[in-house]
Amino acid sequence: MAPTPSSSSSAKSNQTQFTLIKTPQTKHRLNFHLKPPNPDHTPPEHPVEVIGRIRDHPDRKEKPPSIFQANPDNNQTVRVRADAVYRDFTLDGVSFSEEEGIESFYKRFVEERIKGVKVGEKCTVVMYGPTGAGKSHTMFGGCGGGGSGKKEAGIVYRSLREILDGGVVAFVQVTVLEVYNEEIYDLLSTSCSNSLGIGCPKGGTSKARLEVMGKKAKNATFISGTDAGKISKEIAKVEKRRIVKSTLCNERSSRSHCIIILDVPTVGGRLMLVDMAGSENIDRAGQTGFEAKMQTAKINQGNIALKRVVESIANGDSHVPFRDSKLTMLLQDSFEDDKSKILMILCASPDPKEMHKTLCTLEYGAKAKCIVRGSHTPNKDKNGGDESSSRIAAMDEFISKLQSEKKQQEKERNDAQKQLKKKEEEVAALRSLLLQKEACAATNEEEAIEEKVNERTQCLKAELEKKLEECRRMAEEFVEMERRRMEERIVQQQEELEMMRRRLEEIEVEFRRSRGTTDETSGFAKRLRSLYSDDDMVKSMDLDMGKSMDLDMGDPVWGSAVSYQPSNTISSNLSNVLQPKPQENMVAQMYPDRVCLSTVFEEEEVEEDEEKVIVEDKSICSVTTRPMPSLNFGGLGKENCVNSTAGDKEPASCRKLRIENIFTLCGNQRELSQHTGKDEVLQDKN
Ligand SMILES: Nc1ncnc2c1ncn2[C@@H]1O[C@H](COP(=O)(O)OP(=O)(O)OP(=O)(O)O)[C@@H](O)[C@H]1O
Repeated sequence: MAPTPSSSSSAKSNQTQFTLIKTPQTKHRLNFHLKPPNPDHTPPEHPVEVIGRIRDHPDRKEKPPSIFQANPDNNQTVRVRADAVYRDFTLDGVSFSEEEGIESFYKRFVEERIKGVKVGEKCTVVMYGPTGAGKSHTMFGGCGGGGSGKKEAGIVYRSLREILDGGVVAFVQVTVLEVYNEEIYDLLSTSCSNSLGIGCPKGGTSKARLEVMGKKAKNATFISGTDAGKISKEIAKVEKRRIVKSTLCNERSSRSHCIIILDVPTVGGRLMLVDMAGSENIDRAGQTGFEAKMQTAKINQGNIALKRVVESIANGDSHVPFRDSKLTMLLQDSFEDDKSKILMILCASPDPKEMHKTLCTLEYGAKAKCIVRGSHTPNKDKNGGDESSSRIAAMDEFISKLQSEKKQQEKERNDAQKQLKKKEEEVAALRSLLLQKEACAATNEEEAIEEKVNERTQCLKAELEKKLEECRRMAEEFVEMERRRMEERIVQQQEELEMMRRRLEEIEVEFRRSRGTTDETSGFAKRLRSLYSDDDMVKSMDLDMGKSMDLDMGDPVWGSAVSYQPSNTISSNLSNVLQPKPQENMVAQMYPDRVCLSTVFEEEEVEEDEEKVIVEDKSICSVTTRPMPSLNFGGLGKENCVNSTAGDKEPASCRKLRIENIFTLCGNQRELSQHTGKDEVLQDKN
């Protein structure tokens, strides 16, 4: 950044005290550089005053954040900020169009100059800046200035009114030129036949091309008059004849530099208003094709040439390249005439996308602000001093300003570093706090997980207990149900036994009848009846039942050994008892005092057994015709208990034997008949 010494106050100082000096290089060159000897070290005069005009975007709904930052304490500085970095520019004034319309801007920065023209001064107002930054808007006027929304007149029309209205001069000559493609055109050349007292050059044609003679356009058309309104209308008309083109940067971009020259012949005053074409990047302007690119390059040529002129004057070069472009040729007087002042209005956009161009524009303005009058032409004779002293003084001032700014920046940098260090410490502290918090959170998480596991375990335990309780209840229900079923079964078996007993009795009766005896008190049937009376049977069954029911249902041995299955006949039970299965044998060995009842449901066997009962009943009948002192079933290995029914010595074992005998009688007649057959043989032998 190149901050420049302020010159706003000096700019307003007396401008008529400088003398015209011709340089050795060019005899026509007007010098405005030397100032009188400076014994009291008054600041050098800067003929170029630089004002920043920051445009607004009233048409945009969402405005981008501005890169500009105004300094409330100093309206001559402006800060361009990009994130953490910034650059300060010191100009002669800064105006934000958002806050200040064209009228106010004109009054603050231009009006004074125009008043000078009215009294014979020369002034050049140059609009400089990238395309779309608002140069034409400020120069010719437009809508939306200062947020008012109404159309505002630009500097051209205000200046004209200022010169003509209420002034003693009340007469101007106006020339409107266009510099396009490094050619000068006369925009007024078609307006020859109106009533405004327009002076046309001979052979004036529509938009005539003009030659430069010296530092002026030769044969340029002019309009003269005293009516500001009429002249303004004419200017507005010809302004529209400027070459414009739509580019990516500006819908109606001026492709040419426009120069409006207002001469006040009565006092010798002159006002040049220059609306430059936008300084632009060829690629960004979206120009394609050779011709378009050439055009943009030529536009830039004018801008670049003006830049070089400013730089070389500021640097005190012996040669200033005015002839590098048509524009600078026409502006040469403005720079060299010591009565001339230049007001450079830098137009810039607050859009961050335009940052680079904005910085270039402001840098250029800052450079222009460094120009000091008379710095590059020796004039010892006239001024009695070293002509470079003022330039050196200006440079010293500039250097000291730079140094103080550097110091300020260093201080700011140190402050920023301190703040950064502090922030880093804060960040480190926060980071360690975060780590602690994370560790704490991890522990809490573990605890929470443990708590959850415990909860789940408790829950599962409760569920398990509930399930166990349910199983227990079901087991009890099952046992109860089985008990009832067994009781029913016993009742059924008792009925069957009763039936069999009756059947036996009938058989016996039949048998007796067939033998011709009627003694019911003797014989096999009687003994059976006495042996197995109802009470005894019930007792026996109860006894067996009790033992059976005492079995643990959960015991795998008893659970599998004792199985009550529905049986249609008692004979099947009996046969099973007499022929125990291996499992039952095992149980019997383990629990010798327990009775195992086992039935097998076999339809065919049952039928067979029934037949056997019928067949073998007969054999039993035939056997019982003889006295039968005892029934000894060798296969069972048991004592005949028939004779001991009266005795009560061994009731439990007797009862068991009796049951077995009954089963044997009913279910295994074959074996019985075999035994009885043997007995008969023995008796016969005896
Ligand atoms: N301060 C402002 N307030 C409102 N609108 C503006 C302002 N400045 C510029 N504009 C609008 O922006 C558009 C471009 O502005 P303008 O033509 O003045 O730019 P320029 O710098 O002359 O561009 P170029 O160099 O391409 O001619 C125009 O439509 C204009 O009305």
